[in-house]
Amino acid sequence: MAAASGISEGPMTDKLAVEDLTESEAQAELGRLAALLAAANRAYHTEDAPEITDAAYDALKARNAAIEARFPELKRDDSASDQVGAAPLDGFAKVAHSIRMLSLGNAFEPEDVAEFDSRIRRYLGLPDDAPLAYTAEPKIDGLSLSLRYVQGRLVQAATRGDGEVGENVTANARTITDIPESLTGAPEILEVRGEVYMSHADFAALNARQAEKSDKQFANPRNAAAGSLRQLDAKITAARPLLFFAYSWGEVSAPLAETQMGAIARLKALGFQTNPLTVLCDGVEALLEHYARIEQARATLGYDIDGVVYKVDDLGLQARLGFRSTTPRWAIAHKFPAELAWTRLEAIDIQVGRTGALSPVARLTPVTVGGVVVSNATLHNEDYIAGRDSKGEVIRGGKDIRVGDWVQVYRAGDVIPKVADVDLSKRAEGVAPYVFPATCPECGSDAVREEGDAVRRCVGGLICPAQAVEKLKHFVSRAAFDIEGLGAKQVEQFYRYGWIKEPADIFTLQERYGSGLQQLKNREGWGEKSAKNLFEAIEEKRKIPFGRLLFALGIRHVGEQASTLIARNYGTWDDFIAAMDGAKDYEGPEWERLLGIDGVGTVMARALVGAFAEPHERGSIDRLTEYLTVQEAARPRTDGSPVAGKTVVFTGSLEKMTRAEAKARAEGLGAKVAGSVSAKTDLLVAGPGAGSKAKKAQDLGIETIDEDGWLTLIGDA
Ligand SMILES: NC(=O)c1ccc[n+]([C@@H]2O[C@H](COP(=O)([O-])OP(=O)(O)OC[C@H]3O[C@@H](n4cnc5c(N)ncnc54)[C@H](O)[C@@H]3O)[C@@H](O)[C@H]2O)c1
Ligand SMILES: [Zn+2]
Repeated sequence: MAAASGISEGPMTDKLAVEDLTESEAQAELGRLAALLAAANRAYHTEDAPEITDAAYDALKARNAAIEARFPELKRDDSASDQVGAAPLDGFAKVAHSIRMLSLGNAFEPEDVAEFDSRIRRYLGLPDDAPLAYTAEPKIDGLSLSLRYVQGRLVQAATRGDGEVGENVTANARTITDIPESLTGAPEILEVRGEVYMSHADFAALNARQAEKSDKQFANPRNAAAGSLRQLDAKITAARPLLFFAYSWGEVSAPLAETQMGAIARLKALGFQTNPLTVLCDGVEALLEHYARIEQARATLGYDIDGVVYKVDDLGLQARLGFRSTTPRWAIAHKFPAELAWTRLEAIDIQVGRTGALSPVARLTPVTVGGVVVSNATLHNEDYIAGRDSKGEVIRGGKDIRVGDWVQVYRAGDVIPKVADVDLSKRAEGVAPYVFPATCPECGSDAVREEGDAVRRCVGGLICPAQAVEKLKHFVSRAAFDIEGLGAKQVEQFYRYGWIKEPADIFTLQERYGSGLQQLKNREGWGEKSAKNLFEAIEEKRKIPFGRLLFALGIRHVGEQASTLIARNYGTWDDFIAAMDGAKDYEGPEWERLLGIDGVGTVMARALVGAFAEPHERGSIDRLTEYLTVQEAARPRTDGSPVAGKTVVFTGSLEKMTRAEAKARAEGLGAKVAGSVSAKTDLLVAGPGAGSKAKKAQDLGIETIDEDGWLTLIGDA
């Protein structure tokens, strides 16, 4: 439910613990990490279109650093540990920074902040009780920019680039209203540094405009800001609402002040925007307090921040502390946890699924969590909203969730964002508890909860438009009928017109509306050509494999894999239908046969038999199959197969086949293919790069062979 972003969780690998790596493994992995990090840096800094999440990137970088720490002699010359950003984009003139633009060290836990303070004291030889002041301010999530003023006039603006050389974006910077063209009372030479960023509201409006033009969408405000500033045509930048906060400086011909606070005040007096949440703190405890305050305020700021930056206030001490290869010693970024953020719950919507389940969805004030803008999150079910889990146990200390509450959103990896917590101290007075609907919001039928079921379901069945549409969408989905030109959007459209009410209607669409191609032509988005293509694509799918058809029916609990298994077991559709009829009383030999299929449990079997026994559902299925030629499923060739009934795991990279091919072939031979090694595994097929799975198989004494060994075994060599 996260906004479409196309950002993945990054490369998944079998990961050996760093301490288990041999030297040659470490060297190979450093090479692999260098390539991955370089690609991620290019995508993120140069293209402004990250391909992996920040958390995935940080994990790769941390692993790289950990391996380097264990094998310092293996550290590469091009190590990401020594790099800032990425080289400037060709097309921009290059600007060499007179003073390098750096990155910041990171802190995640309070202990890291305490350690930062002690490190500085040790370096300066300051006792623990000597006063040492720091500034604390939000870490703006945008991109840094260096503005060079000579005699009070803006002469050059440059991005950070790789820290040494940036891109000349002067014309673009001049279009930003927060950036003054001229300054009065400034030193002869002054380089002001700060962050270009975009507000949430402007970001949403920009993406909406981009969508209207079918143009590229930005994953988050940071990417939008970077992509907007780094335009070869400054007119485009001018049309993008960018903002700027000043927080630092480069070359100056005369000192701005004696302290960080003083320098920021000076920049403000010169006409720059500085962040109002910048404060002076007398120690670690005060820093952490301000961190908590900023974290609370985060969702109300209207722009993205990803942490709080702490800096030694005394500029004399800053100068003594100096820099490491890519970061100053006198500053650190205390990052917010990448998976969590607080925001407001604006409304609770109820969605009705294919099986009638009523799912509550949280509509949120948009907030960026781990680089992805989240405006919807799941609330699971009514118990979850009330503060209980599926077993009736109290969760969140029993706190219920109400519309208008401040809630914490959790998003990690590919999981659907969820509302994890609620802040009762911010609940407005007199807000009533949320009442979960007892009727279906789509069709008005009763929504009932069966004993032991956490989910409330609409009993409307096919008269419920939501269920009918969801069923149709499932029917045409990729793993089901996959009809080109007939996706979720078109199905909704046709359902609205009343042209398609159930799957069978798809196959009479041409008959009913074919001569009236015109009818389609006049409808939004349809022309004669696209209608013709659609009818051809439908025609193609009249022949359908048994397994796909079964999956497409969208029977509860019957997924893709189970459908394939069942199809293989019965072979032909007619035999299967006869078997379903034979099992309709949930007893007898056909019922036993169904339950005997490995991978089919009682719950699934009941749902399956029940669907074919229910007159409406069965009518709809029979009407559909009249138009189809159902292809027989290949029964597994288990006679004489050396792997029939065996559980096989594939790991590492395969060279002669894809994972999917390997799996299909193994299953065709009657093997069961599992994703992880366990005591039940009979055979591990390990290609190069096999990691923990190979180790585990060895520990468990499981037979392990390589790809060639596998091909020989099954007679494909
Ligand atoms: N997803 C990816 O593929 C990918 C790739 C590369 C980097 N990244 C992400 O980028 C970040 C690393 O980039 P980085 O080197 O720019 O470090 P950084 O963003 O963690 O910190 C340094 C930057 O913070 C900025 N900043 C904002 N407010 C500031 C303030 N008040 N004072 C001082 N500086 C302030 C400055 O621009 C500075 O350059 C990480 O979060 C990483 O996850 C992601
Ligand atoms: Zn309904």
